[in-house]
Amino acid sequence: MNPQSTKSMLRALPSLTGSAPPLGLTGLPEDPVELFLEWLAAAQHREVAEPHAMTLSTVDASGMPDARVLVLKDVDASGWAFASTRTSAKGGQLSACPSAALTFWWQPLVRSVRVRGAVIEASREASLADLRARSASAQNGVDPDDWTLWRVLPSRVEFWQGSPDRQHTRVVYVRDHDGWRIEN
Ligand SMILES: Cc1cc2nc3c(=O)[nH]c(=O)nc-3n(C[C@H](O)[C@H](O)[C@H](O)COP(=O)(O)O)c2cc1C
Repeated sequence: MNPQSTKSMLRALPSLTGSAPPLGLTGLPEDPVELFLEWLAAAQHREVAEPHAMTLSTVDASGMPDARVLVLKDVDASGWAFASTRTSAKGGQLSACPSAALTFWWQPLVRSVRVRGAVIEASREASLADLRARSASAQNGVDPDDWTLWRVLPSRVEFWQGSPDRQHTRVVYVRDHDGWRIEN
């Protein structure tokens, strides 16, 4: 395929073809965790495949970004949790620069969520509990001392819902000293 036909092919591909649920901008929850759980439930209800898959973006010590797909392990007041090995590339990047961004894309609902914040390592007990909860084959060959659960403590959470007329809706939660502030 020559570059021109690739460009034409890409331009002809439809985007934002899902069907967005109604989204009221009044009465939004004060806490983004609550809205995230509502959107996750809606994605499950619409049978989005693997709605807990997310892109984890990190930067290395020189500021070079990196990103990969992980599964979300938990979400609550203590943050968005994910797990991997400390000796992985992401583990090295998180130890050099303990901040990250998470991106979810739920195509059938035309919804995306972005989470940014500092990253903290969970307790050794919590990391081990996560490892033990994995299937036997997923535990196989993993050094328990290497397996690590991290949490993103969000400072900004963006909820984005696309619209065919390009009048997209964006709800942004920003954390300041008084708690969460919503920007539309
Ligand atoms: C759907 C999906 C889920 C994944 N979940 C995880 C996960 O929870 N933890 C993990 O370490 N890698 C997971 N991976 C593999 C990562 O994408 C990545 O290849 C691996 O962690 C190495 O990344 P790194 O070299 O940047 O550290 C998953 C991959 C896919 C496609």
